[in-house]
Amino acid sequence: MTDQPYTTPPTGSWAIVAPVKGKIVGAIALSVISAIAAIAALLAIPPIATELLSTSPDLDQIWVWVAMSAIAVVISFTTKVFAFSTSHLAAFNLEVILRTTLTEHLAKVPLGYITTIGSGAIKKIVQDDVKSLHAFVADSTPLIGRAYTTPVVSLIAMFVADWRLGFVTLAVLPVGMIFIQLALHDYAEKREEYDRANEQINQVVVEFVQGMQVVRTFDDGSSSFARFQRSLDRFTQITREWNEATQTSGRLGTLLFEPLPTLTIVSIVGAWLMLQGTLEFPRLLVFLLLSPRLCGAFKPIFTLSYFINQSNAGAKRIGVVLAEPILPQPGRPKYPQDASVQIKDVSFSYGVREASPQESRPALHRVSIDIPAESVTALVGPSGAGKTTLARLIPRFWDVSNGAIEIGGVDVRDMTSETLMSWVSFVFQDTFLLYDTIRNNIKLGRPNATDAEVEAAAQVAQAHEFILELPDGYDTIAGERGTRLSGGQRQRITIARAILQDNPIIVLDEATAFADPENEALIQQAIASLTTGKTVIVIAHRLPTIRSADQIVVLDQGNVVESGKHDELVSANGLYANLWKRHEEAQNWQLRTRSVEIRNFAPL
Ligand SMILES: Nc1ncnc2c1ncn2[C@@H]1O[C@H](COP(=O)(O)OP(=O)(O)OP(=O)(O)O)[C@@H](O)[C@H]1O
Repeated sequence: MTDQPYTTPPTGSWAIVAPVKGKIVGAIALSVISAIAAIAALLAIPPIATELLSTSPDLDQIWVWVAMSAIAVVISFTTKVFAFSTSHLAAFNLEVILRTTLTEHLAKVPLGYITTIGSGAIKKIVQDDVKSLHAFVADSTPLIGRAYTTPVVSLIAMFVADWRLGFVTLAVLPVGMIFIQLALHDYAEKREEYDRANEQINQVVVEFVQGMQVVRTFDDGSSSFARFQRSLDRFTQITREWNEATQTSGRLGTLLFEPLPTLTIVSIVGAWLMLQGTLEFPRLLVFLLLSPRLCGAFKPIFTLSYFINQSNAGAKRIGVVLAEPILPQPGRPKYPQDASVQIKDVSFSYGVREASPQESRPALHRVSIDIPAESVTALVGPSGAGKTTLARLIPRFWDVSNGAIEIGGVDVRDMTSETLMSWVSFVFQDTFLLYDTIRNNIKLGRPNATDAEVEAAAQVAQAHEFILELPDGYDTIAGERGTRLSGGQRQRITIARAILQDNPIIVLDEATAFADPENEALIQQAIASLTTGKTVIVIAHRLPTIRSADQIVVLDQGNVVESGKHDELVSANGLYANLWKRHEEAQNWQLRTRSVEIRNFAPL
């Protein structure tokens, strides 16, 4: 019963649980044995009654039946315990296999895919959906064995004992079934509506909490609270309507699956047959003992359908992630000759999946840029021009749809990820810190760096001083739940990380906004140190910082519309000149309102 990893991306609950199918089959088989043994234990009672009611009871025979019943009880109990322990073991193993497969797969898919679906969705899949499959395997598989075996074996025993009473027993259950079907007839749609309403509440709550800062600056929070209240009302209404529509038939159905109605009818008809002299008491006893079991056996089937629905939805989402193609790795990896970057006739479209009508045009169209080693290239252009997309194609967040990106004459697709990552460093706006010490966060850039090297990098990144002021210095825990660091401080830590990495090419997404002038000055100094002597590709949001860039590439709607140096572009009177004019107007306005001028700290 060793577990097998997936050979192809799984779809559906059964395919996803396939790695532990040996254990699942084992658990089902054990629970089938347990159900049969439980019925066998009860079936030993009527012969005992026969002996006891006879004129000369055979005590030895009675003890044989008692012993057989006791053995059956022990077998039933033991196999039930083993069925559950096997299914729980399968569930734990599956959880480990799924989490490992998912994280290994996520490490190989294009980074762009991860950023597109978002960390919240990934967390839900890796945590909640895997957990729902755990519950399915741990609790449902033993149920499956029992739920289907008990009715079948009980009915066989009943029909063998007396076929007339067998039909009487069966008469009640179909009526109950009809009521249950009535209650469940639009279960799928209702459930979907219910889930949607529930999801909406979650969304609004997350939005309410995450956007609290923004929301509260516009009003006292009442408008988003009203949105929360509205989704809550909708959820309550859906639940109430669903409940009202199904409660009568649902309750009647469940009532008929209670042992009492069947037991009453079986007793009345059985007593009548006995009075007619066509039924002996021990045979009636078979029905009195087994019919409650038969009724009880149907309830797990309904619980089962809930588990199956729940795990199917999770399995589907896990299957979609596992089916995402991985980033192809080169058969014969190559190594770049120098730190130049060539963007050759590159076109790129985001997949159909993410495309909305407005996004169906290519994000980049036949873009060619030659970036010599140790030069500074700035990408500018209006919002949505394709600057971030282009910068992210260099580390293969996605692969180009057409054309090629080369580093030192080698296509990035012909390099291993390790080579690529040892040539290019990225400093993005959305700085990410692990829940770990500041030291280890910086060390991510070069795991084998010494403490002295980490501190030297932090010093160059203008981060050393504030780190020393933290409660545990370099050993202070950073990250979401760790010490609160300002945006500027977090950014300087990621710059220290890149400085430690010391890669020859730096792709930099310049911050759009700074918290305060002091932080801004420190970050600019840190960036200046990071970029000295490197090939720099900067996504520029503020034009003064790139005035002295070796080349400025102006993008608009995915096309290169202009390129050159600042002065050339200003005199060309095109889009850049326009952007510059607008910047100067804003700058004049700023000069009247701010005492510190950004230009003083321009690093490039
Ligand atoms: N993950 C994504 N999925 C689908 N479309 C995307 C995705 N990211 C960006 N786009 C689209 O690609 C185009 C280029 O976007 P991109 O973010 O590269 O522009 P940008 O110039 O960096 O803009 P900004 O200055 O606002 O950051 C836009 O139309 C955008 O809507």
